[in-house]
Amino acid sequence: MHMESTRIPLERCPDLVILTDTPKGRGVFAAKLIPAKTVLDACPVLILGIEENERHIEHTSLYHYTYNWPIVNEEGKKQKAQAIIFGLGSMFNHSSHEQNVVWDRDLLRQMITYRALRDIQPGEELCISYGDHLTFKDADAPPLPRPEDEIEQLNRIQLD
Ligand SMILES: C[S@@+](CC[C@H](N)C(=O)[O-])C[C@H]1O[C@@H](n2cnc3c(N)ncnc32)[C@H](O)[C@@H]1O
Repeated sequence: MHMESTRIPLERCPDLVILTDTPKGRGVFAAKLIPAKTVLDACPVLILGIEENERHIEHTSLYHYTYNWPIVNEEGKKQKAQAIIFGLGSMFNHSSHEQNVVWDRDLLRQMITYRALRDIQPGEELCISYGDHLTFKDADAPPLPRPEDEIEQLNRIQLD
């Protein structure tokens, strides 16, 4: 029997570079102005087995490149698996405040497409949000106040 294959169009913005020595390791940066809504990359995905992930991948550096991926198991129960993203999706760093990239999962075709959330200026880093539970120290986080500054601030509070 002949199975009809699905054709998945690919698209990558050519105006991107990787910089290798940023405070976040390697990162993706704009080489030119990238207008809002530009498709940055369309990436195929490899969904990992839940047990495969727990027994193996979670104990490797590859785990820090995985995304959550919702699946429905053989009993019809919804579960959270992990997926490896092939392409630039694995290279976008996290920013809490300067997120300028959004992504859409295509669960059926096992793809993720990344788009510019707004105009991105030349030289700007392209960042997604990893959510609230980071497994590393956020290089974008504002520095903690020095203890002497905290005391100075407390001294200035007026209690009426
Ligand atoms: C998906 S990788 C991104 C690419 C990575 N920078 C590299 O050089 O291969 C995720 C890793 O990048 C680093 N990273 C991403 N966002 C960061 C941030 N805001 N601050 C510090 N490190 C970050 C962390 O080491 C994290 O585990």
